[in-house]
Amino acid sequence: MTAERIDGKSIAADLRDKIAVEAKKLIDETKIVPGIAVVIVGEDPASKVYVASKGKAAKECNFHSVQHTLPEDTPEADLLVLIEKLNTDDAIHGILVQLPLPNHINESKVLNLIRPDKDVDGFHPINVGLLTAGERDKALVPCTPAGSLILAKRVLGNLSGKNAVVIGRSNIVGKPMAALLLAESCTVTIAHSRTKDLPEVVRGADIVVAAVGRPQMVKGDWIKEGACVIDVGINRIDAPERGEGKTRLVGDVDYDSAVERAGSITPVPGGVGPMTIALLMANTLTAARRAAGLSDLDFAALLAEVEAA
Ligand SMILES: NC(=O)C1=CN([C@@H]2O[C@H](COP(=O)(O)OP(=O)(O)OC[C@H]3O[C@@H](n4cnc5c(N)ncnc54)[C@H](OP(=O)(O)O)[C@@H]3O)[C@@H](O)[C@H]2O)C=CC1
Ligand SMILES: Nc1nc(=O)c2c([nH]1)NC[C@@H]1CN(c3ccc(C(=O)N[C@@H](CCC(=O)O)C(=O)O)cc3)C=[N+]21
Repeated sequence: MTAERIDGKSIAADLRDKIAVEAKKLIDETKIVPGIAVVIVGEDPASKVYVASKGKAAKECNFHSVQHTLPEDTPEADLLVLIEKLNTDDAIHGILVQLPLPNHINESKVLNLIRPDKDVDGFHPINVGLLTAGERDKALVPCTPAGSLILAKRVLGNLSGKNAVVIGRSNIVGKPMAALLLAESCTVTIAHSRTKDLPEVVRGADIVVAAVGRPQMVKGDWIKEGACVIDVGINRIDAPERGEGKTRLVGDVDYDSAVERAGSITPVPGGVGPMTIALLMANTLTAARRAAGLSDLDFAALLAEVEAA
């Protein structure tokens, strides 16, 4: 079997178009312009790329967007002061602090200070709690898992009763991904670095979500025939075949072997990554609408309209 390639890049573009239209409506009707603040501490080159694409997407979506770039040696207290300021800034509905933070800054102290209703990353304990307590409708849900779920549902439809294996248990990806799949009534296994015989665990999966950070670790012969493979990994590796000193991006899945077994698979780049950015915009619009006392939009339904058109 050769897998269907799930085109996250194009689905994310459709979603951004829908968000831009909805943002325009909100602006016309309420004068509220969705506003996002992205905070980055230090000069990590990969982080700078992501932050730039977030700014670009925000513009495309008609949002107000600000970026705060702080030096690597910024004292923790200064960062906390900035967050307090953004918390009370009425023009800002979403706050994202790019991770990882430098070692001298206590990450949870920073994330826990972000007002839960502006926490568009969904990392605050209130949002984590709502998601795991089965109240995802009231939460802001982490962008990468939310985007991954949209991709899986687009190819599989109803996920009820499917065996899902999530590889990775981080707070950013693995754990919220597992919570979302559980809420869809999947039978969920969370694998990690201590898991015994990972290939055998993965062989039982109808849905595999790889969020490990190890280039091309998941091999084709681990994949059950016809499974849906969502590759969250973003790894930059050397690509001498492209010329001296060149690099390229690969996922946590060995695409070339997995594509021969899977039913559907996300590529890297062009899979989950662009969905993460689109869902960040979706969360910001949701936060702005809630601030205006409006109901949440169903972004999956908005996307289905594109598909039907
Ligand atoms: N596409 C996107 O939008 C995003 C992509 N990413 C990418 O996703 C990947 C994961 O990110 P993140 O969750 O932040 O990473 P973390 O490093 O926080 O977590 C990695 C997880 O993988 C597990 N792991 C490590 N080695 C193995 C192994 N050999 N076998 C099984 N499990 C293993 C770890 O287990 P243990 O807990 O036991 O240590 C850990 O739970 C990275 O490539 C990252 O770049 C991340 C965020 C967004
Ligand atoms: N607070 C916080 N929230 C995050 O969501 C967050 C974070 N910190 N820190 C880093 C990770 C990583 N991440 C990505 C987002 C988009 C792409 C993306 O768009 N990737 C493109 C390729 C980009 C390129 O060419 O480098 C793609 O996969 O097609 C990748 C990775 C968000 N993260």
